[in-house]
Amino acid sequence: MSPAARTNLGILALQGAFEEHEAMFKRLPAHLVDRLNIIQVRKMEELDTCDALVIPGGESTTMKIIAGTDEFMTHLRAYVRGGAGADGVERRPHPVWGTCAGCILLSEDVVNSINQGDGTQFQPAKRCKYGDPIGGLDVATCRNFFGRQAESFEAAIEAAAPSEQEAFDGFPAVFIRAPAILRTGDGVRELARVVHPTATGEKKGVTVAAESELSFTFDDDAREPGPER
Ligand SMILES: NC(=O)CC[C@H](N)C(=O)O
Repeated sequence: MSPAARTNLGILALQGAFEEHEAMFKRLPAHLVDRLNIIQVRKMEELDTCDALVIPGGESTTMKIIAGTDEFMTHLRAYVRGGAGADGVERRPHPVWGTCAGCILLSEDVVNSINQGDGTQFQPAKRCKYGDPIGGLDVATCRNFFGRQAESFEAAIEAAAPSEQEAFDGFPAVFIRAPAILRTGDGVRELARVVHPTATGEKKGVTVAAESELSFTFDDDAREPGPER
């Protein structure tokens, strides 16, 4: 296939699991890998060349700080929401997929941990002091919802609708300081949920999709290569 016929798939490479995401994309069947030109994105000019972008897991605050040191954050917003690129050309919103920290960055509304403390006292939701996320996906998320690093867990997720069963039912998802989706807006479809293994059994949204955005709160790249599913 000629390079021009390929999709330029950007992976935001400021911090986090960008190498792991690239490795997972390269494990796709050959006829799909052949259609991709994977680009690690660190600069605005690289972003302009991408047909779609993946924002990996990692640390959303760190990514915001790095992107905020110059105009890159502004361009990321324009890329996701629609607007002018580094070359000044106006473009429509691009398809984006956020994983974990990427999901946080794509959320319109983000709060820091709301379940701090021993659970006996109400803690007002705190916001990150390092600025707003990229946004674009009409959901509210809570960072570190399931606890600290040591409280990371793996659980089989459940499809939120019969149409999603094949893709998501029973998928063994890894949650590492993962966020939860607290609210979804109009136009955002919930695809899958998880029951936290040690909590009250309450189900939390973990995968959502909107017109051009897809978001997972778990780390889809964190599993050892295993059998294809
Ligand atoms: N695995 C992850 O991406 C963790 C996300 C991290 N808790 C954050 O706030 O960005």
